[in-house]
Amino acid sequence: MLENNDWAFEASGLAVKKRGRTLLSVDALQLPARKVSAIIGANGAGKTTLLRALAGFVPAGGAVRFFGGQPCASGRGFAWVGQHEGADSPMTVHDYVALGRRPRLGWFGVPGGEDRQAVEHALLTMEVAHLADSRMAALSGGERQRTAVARALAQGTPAVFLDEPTNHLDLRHQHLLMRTLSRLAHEGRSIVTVLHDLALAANYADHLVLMKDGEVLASGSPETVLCAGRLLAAYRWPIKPCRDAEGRWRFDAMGTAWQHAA
Ligand SMILES: Nc1ncnc2c1ncn2[C@@H]1O[C@H](COP(=O)(O)OP(=O)(O)OP(=O)(O)O)[C@@H](O)[C@H]1O
Repeated sequence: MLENNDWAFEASGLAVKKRGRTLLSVDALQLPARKVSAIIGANGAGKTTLLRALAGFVPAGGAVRFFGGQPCASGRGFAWVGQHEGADSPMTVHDYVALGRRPRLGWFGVPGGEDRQAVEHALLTMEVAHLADSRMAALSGGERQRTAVARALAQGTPAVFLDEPTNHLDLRHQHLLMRTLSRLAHEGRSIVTVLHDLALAANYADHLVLMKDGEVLASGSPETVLCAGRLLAAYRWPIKPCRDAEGRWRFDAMGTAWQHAA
């Protein structure tokens, strides 16, 4: 069992309502520190709403404790990678990633050697260093997505939130990103990411949160969360989870599709 101070986020009575409709209702949720947590579930299940509520980006009832205290709204406590980041930015890739250092420097601070090193390291890690002088608007979707993650890496915060970060990424970059997130967790960062790909979530995340209709259907290790019954309830589609000889998770969702096609 984890000790209390090993929770990065502890939410209680978390509720988000819009125009009388409840979008999120979470009695209690704990996400481990220094681990990768993945929020999974069907379209409209409330994954992004949960992520935004944890980060304090939407008005929500209830409370969220960040390492036992309050979430740090200044941007120094966590980095955020949303969907479609930087699409309208006139900046170059380098300057966009360097923006990640601003919360540490303040508006009038001058970047030092450590800041330049953090930016270079983030550009190399996300394989966008060769694009450093390109304009954000001129990048492909995947390149822009990797640059947005690089900015979050440069921030060097204790926690990182990511909303569907593997969108637009080819297979190689999906796996490179997930390996980077695992490494960050080993180095002491707490990662919370929304993911659609069950295999990426199950094989790389330490903790899963399965959402359905704005509620948490299950939360815990992949072994405790992933079973055919719960996946059927969450996705309204038969999905068979299994482990291969190396212990890797695989998901078979083709059974019914083939029957329909026949
Ligand atoms: N600003 C808003 N006003 C009203 N309803 C909203 C708003 N934002 C989200 N919703 C609704 O809340 C529900 C949950 O949305 P959310 O974006 O959290 O789902 P999701 O699980 O991230 O979905 P997806 O996988 O499609 O990205 C959806 O039914 C959505 O239509």
